[in-house]
Amino acid sequence: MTIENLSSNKSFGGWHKQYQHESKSLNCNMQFAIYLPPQATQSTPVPVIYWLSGLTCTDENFMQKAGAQRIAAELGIAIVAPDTSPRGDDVANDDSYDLGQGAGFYINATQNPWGKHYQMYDYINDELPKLIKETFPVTDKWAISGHSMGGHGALMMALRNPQKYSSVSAFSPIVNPVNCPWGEKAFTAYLGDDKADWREYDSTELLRKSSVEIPTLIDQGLSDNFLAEQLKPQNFVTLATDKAFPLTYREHEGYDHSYYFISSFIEDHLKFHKENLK
Ligand SMILES: N[C@@H](CCC(=O)N[C@@H](CS)C(=O)NCC(=O)O)C(=O)O
Repeated sequence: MTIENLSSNKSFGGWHKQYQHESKSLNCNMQFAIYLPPQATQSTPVPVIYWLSGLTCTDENFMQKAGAQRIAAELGIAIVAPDTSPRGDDVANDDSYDLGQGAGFYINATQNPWGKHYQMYDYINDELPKLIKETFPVTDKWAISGHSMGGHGALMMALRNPQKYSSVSAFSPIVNPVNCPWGEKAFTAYLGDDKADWREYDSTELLRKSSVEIPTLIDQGLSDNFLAEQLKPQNFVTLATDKAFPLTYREHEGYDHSYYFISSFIEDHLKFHKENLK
């Protein structure tokens, strides 16, 4: 598989790099970014955190706005930031910001016209980690984190694959997509009308029937415009409490949905993952 380096920037002694490659699962060219801390050499591979971004994002939002490089360099952790959907002129799209390109929801679409390219679950869970492992000095220890739609993606991926991820964290996640307008719109388009199919990608529903214990951290801003209608963290938190699931849930007065919030607490998330990646 060929991958092309698009940019390289030295940062805190390590490197931020962007790459383009041809994705088999998505049937198009994809771009991703990786931060390699200074500790990462062929003889000393480092653990890796996958970061899944939210609606409208590319690989760039997190790397440019979260301010994660300093602490990743200190902790010796690589961070991979994929794009949020397949891309390209021949890839199905929609005029709205919450469907189509920029809004892949990390699921495998079954419906036309989406199924041909929108296979983000396979891309994130399988194809991209294989490529990362073949190309960069990373270990088999993975954690996963994300924001909003990406928080949904991170929790859902970890609950479906507890053997792969040593920990999961999320900022302002959509915890129950089958019960909110963003999720209902995307899942109807990508998966069709059968709600049994939707539940396979819903973190709250997955937690309900799960007996796994995966260390989980969720941060939520209380001035987040999307909190009541779209995010509904209590649906997940109540269930986690009932099941004694290892969740730390924190609410933060005054913080909104933006990267100003994420950059305020990203250090805690990286340290939380570092502890569990040991
Ligand atoms: N564009 C939408 C919201 C989109 C949005 O807030 N996206 C979040 C993730 S859900 C984000 O990270 N945006 C990119 C950024 O802040 O850099 C709106 O105005 O209602």
